Amino acid sequence: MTSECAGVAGTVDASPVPYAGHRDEQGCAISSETTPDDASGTYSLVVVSNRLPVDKVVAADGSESWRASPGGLVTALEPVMRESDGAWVGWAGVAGDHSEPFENDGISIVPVSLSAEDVEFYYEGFSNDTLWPLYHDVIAPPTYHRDWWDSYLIVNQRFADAAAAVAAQGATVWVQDYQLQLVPKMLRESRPDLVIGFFNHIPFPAYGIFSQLPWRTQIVEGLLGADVIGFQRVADAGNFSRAVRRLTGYTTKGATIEVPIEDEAEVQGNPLRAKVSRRGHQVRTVTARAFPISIDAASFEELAHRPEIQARAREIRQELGDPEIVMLGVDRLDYTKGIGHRLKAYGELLAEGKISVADASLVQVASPSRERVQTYMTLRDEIELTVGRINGDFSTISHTAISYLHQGRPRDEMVALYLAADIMLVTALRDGMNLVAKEYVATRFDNDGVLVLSEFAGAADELKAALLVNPHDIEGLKEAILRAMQMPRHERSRRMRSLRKRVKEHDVARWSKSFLDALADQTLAQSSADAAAAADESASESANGGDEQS
Ligand SMILES: O=P(O)(O)OC[C@H]1O[C@H](O[C@H]2O[C@H](CO)[C@@H](O)[C@H](O)[C@H]2O)[C@H](O)[C@@H](O)[C@@H]1O
Ligand SMILES: O=c1ccn([C@@H]2O[C@H](COP(=O)(O)OP(=O)(O)O)[C@@H](O)[C@H]2O)c(=O)[nH]1
Repeated sequence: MTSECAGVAGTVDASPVPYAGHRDEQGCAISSETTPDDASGTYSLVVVSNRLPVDKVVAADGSESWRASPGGLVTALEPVMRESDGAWVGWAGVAGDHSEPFENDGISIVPVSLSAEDVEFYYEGFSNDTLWPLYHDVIAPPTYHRDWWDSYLIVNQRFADAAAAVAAQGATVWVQDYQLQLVPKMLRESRPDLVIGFFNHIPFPAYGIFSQLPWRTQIVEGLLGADVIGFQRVADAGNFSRAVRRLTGYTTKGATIEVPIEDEAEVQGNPLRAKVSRRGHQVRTVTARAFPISIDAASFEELAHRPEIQARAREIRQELGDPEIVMLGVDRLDYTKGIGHRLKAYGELLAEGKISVADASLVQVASPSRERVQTYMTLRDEIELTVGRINGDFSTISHTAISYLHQGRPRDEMVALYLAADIMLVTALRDGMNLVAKEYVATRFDNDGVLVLSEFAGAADELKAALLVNPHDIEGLKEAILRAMQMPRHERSRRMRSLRKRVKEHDVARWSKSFLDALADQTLAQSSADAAAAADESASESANGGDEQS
């Protein structure tokens, strides 16, 4: 890859002002387009994520169109952004220059461009072949390449610059996910006036795993640039705090971390942030704790009530040959999702004659994901081989064992599938949250249906009325499937009511509010501590006769 000092500037500002912030391994400044003095954006809320809600699709004839982009991060953030008049900074999902800001469905979009090499090194490489497997408990082996890290640094700086260019003075910038862990520190260096949040959508691993990462200290320092760092599970926040203690020696107390302030400009940029620690150092406090993400439950329920979607659900069952029971899996085709374990359990139940294809048919939506990463190519081959074998061995002319769709399906169709499914199988080996589990529950206003849920998905912390399974235990998984098939109506209803209560009360609006409130509280607590200190000081000055002017 190129790591010359020129040519790595971002794409938002046409006349970039270089700022000597981060440096790459050759010691070249990775340019930043804003300085504390020229900060002049207009948005008071800026969300920064690798993915935008829409991907640009370039057809063979060169024509361009936009389509909804995959994954739960977008599902969760879209309703939040539609409710605010903030800006969403992110990548358009395809290599090339796509830097013109635009409006999409009521959301202001600020694209960040990635070259083909950025996509290969930063996105497919460091994000999805280093961090993704490492953070998902090394289910697949992570690959470590110094070129990928260099690219991660450069692209993170580009995202930080793009956010800094559109953020108003004192704005809140909310950075999302593992692809952008250096952005909080980069932003704080260029814009100390900003309030910075970070939310990690995937697990944060135990230190024994995280410590493999050659750049572990830089990652932790990058994250600590934020005022509030959010995780899906309490265990993730605990793992992060332990990593901070081991790698930096900073003091942590509960959810609070004291981060020394080294740069005086940071104090000048935002004097309210600084306080003096018990050891006499200037520090700012960072909060790191769990904020489990959710969905817009009401909108899923509203879709489920629509007559045309209910008709589609009935049609799906007919098309499947009206089996007694329809089971459903919906996942990006990712090795973290445990699709192979699910197929193995289902295949064995068929082979042992415990179920037949007329009793129970499985629909598996496996939406395409990260298709140029080798591990994903191998996974696809394995899954499709297994599906082919099970279908060959057990399907009949009237009933297909597994209806396999290697396609992303639109939201309406997802809801129809959820309504059509008697049993939802979520068997992730490791998953930040798994919004599909919550969507299934939100859709089932009839209080019917059984959720079989992996204890290794973040959703298991909240959805305790599901049938919780260890997907590595194939016998246990088979028993859970049989139990779900035989569960009496009153038990299904009792469990589903409890699940629905949780998801409806803890929806995505509550998630974003609790995170943004925590950010605001952090700033307020800091300013009131500062005001109290100022009041103490002035009281003691008055007691001592005050200064000449008072
Ligand atoms: O952007 P991609 O590389 O195509 O991947 C799609 C998204 O996958 C991941 O989603 C995570 O976020 C969900 C919402 O918090 C959560 O429920 C799920 O468990 C996570 O895997 C990834 O974290 C996103 O950055 C990707 O955009
Ligand atoms: O064909 C598909 C497959 C998935 N999804 C959506 O993609 C998201 C997946 O989020 P989840 O948290 O379950 O997993 P992720 O893919 O983010 O790891 C959910 O909102 C699904 O409804 C979709 O719209 N169409």
